Amino acid sequence: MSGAHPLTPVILLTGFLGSGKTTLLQRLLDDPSMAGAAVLINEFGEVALDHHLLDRIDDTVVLLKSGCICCTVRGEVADALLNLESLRARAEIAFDRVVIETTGLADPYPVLQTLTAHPVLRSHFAHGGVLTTVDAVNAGRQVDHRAEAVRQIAAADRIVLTKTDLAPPGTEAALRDRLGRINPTAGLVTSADPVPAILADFGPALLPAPREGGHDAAHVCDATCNHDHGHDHGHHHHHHPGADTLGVTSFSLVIADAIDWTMFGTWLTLLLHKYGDKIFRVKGILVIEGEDRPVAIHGVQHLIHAPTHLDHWPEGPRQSRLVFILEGVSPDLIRRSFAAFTGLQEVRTAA
Ligand SMILES: Nc1nc2c(ncn2[C@@H]2O[C@H](COP(=O)(O)OP(=O)(O)OP(=O)(O)O)[C@@H](O)[C@H]2O)c(=O)[nH]1
Repeated sequence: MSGAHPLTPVILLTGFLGSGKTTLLQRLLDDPSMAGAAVLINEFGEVALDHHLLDRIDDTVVLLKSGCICCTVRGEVADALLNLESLRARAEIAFDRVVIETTGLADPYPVLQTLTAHPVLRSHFAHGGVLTTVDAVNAGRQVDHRAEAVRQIAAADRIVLTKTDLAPPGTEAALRDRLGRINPTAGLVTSADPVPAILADFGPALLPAPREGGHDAAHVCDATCNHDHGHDHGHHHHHHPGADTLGVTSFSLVIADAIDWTMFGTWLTLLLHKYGDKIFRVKGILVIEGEDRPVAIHGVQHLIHAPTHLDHWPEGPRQSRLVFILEGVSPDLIRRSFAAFTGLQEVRTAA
C-alpha cells in the first residue's frame, strides 16, 4: 500500500439503539457530497438486517458482524479499513471518506483510538468526527439508565436530534438543555435539517482525550463478547463483570410462512405495551400476506414506527426475520407468545 492518497476521514456514526443511525446514513449517502463514501456497518445478532435497509449495496459497503452487542470490535474495524485501503491501492474501488455505523450499545472511543494508534491505519485514515443520533422520544430514559447512551453523546462532535416530529410538545427544549450539559461543545442539529446543514463544518473538535484510569476504563462488555484481542496493537480490552451491558441480549425469530399484518401488529403492540421497558429494540423484514414487497418494521421500547416497504428482497430464502434486543425478559416468552398469537412456526436455523 502506498501513501499516495491524502488521509481519508473516517466519520463515526453512533447513537443508542433505534435512534435513527441507519435512517440518517441512508440520507447522508443520498447526498452528492457523500457519493464517494465507503461504509462499514457493525451489527449485533445472528441475523443482520441493517445492510438490507440501505439502498446501496456494493463493494464499498462492508458488514462487520462481530457478535458483540456493546462494541464495534477494533480488530474487525482495523481489518476492514486495511482491506478497503488495499482494494483502493489496486484501483478496484474508490472512496474519499469512510462512515462507520456502530451498534446501538457501542462505546465510540475504542474505534477512535484504533484510528489514531494503529501504525498502518494512521498513515491512511484520520478521525473525521463523531456524529451521534439522539432519539427525542426515548433519550430521556436512555440517558437516565444507560451509560452507553451518555458516552455516545459525550463523544459527539455533532448531535443529530431525531424523531422531534414524534416527541411530545415541550420535551425537546428540556432534552436540548440536558444534551448541552452532557456535551456543551457538540453542534446540535435535527434529522429534519437538510443534509448539507447536518454536515456543515463537521469534523472532529479535538482528538479524543484519554480517559481517567486508562483509555479503556469505561468500556464494558457482557459475557457474549468475543473480541479478537490479537488485533489490538497494544490496546487492552477490559471486561467488567457486572457492568452495565450485562444481561442485554439479542435473539431472532425467522418465520417461513407469510404473516397476517393485522395479527402481527396487534401482537407487537401488546408485547411492547407490556414489555417496552425491557425491549430496547425490535426490527424486522417481514413477508406479509398479500404484499409483493418486504415490509420493514421498527420498534424502540414502547414506540412502534410506521412500517415501510423495501424495494428489494434480501438475498436468500424469502422469510420473515425479526431481531430483538432486550434485557430482563426471556426470549422464550416472546417465542411462545408469538407462536400462540399467530399460530406460525419458527424456522430455528437462522440465515
Ligand atoms: N418519525 C421519525 N422516525 C424516525 C426518525 N429517525 C428514525 N426514525 C425511525 O426510527 C426507526 C429506527 O430507525 P433506524 O435508523 O433503524 O435506527 P438505528 O439507530 O439504525 O437502529 P439500530 O441499528 O437497531 O440501533 C425507523 O422506523 C425509522 O424510520 C425521525 O427523525 N422521525
